[in-house]
Amino acid sequence: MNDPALPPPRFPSRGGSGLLASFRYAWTGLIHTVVHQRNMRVHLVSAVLVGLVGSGIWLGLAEKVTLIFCVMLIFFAEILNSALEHLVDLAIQQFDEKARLAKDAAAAGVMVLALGTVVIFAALLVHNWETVLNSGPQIARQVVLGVPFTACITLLVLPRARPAWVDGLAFVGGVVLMVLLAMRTASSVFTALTAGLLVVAGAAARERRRMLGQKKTGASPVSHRA
Ligand SMILES: Nc1ncnc2c1ncn2[C@@H]1O[C@H](COP(=O)(O)OP(=O)(O)OP(=O)(O)O)[C@@H](O)[C@H]1O
Repeated sequence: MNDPALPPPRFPSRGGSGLLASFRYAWTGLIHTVVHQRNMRVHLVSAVLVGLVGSGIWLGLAEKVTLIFCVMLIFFAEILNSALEHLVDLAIQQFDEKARLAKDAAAAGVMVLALGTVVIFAALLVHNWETVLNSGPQIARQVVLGVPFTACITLLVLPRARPAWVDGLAFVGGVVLMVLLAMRTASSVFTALTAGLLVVAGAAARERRRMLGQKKTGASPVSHRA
């Protein structure tokens, strides 16, 4: 929301400036990053796997908070990395050593976080190994339902042209598997995380189709959003 004491922005937003509009812009930014950044798609599928483990094994509150915080931090870093890449590309279109350093540093930030999360995740599993060994049936259930669920999410975010019904089928399949997973979850927070990721993947598939449709008709993306 703009401060009324300040002069109006030079480029007033075309989609409104209220709180709802702010959420819509943030959502658009998130989906844009998933559609255009390969690493973001890798993080999303990895987060689904973390969600499936977290909703299959009983973990303590501190462990749950740590894992969810790590996942969110990686998303945050990747989104900022993407923003920085756009800023650098806006500032300079040719090869520049400083542009390279800026982009490499931002990418390094994401890499450090991702490596740290893998270490924390492994340490949590080792620390809870007794629980893991005693959760055989629950783990088997997570694998049986979780593998096709992850396949649905991967298909939705895959940057390949495909008929709309394939996306529709993947999304509906994901919802059905999600409901089955939620019926016997060890953590409603991880289940909510996984469900949220399905919604993001579905929205990314929809946005990709919209973009491809625009490319075919030659329409400008700005005019569509206005
Ligand atoms: N203008 C530039 N000048 C010099 N090097 C650049 C420039 N743009 C990109 N690079 C180099 O190419 C790499 C990839 O940059 P690019 O903009 O393609 O990001 P990306 O492939 O989306 O990266 P990421 O994998 O971090 O998302 C950068 O990390 C940097 O080393």
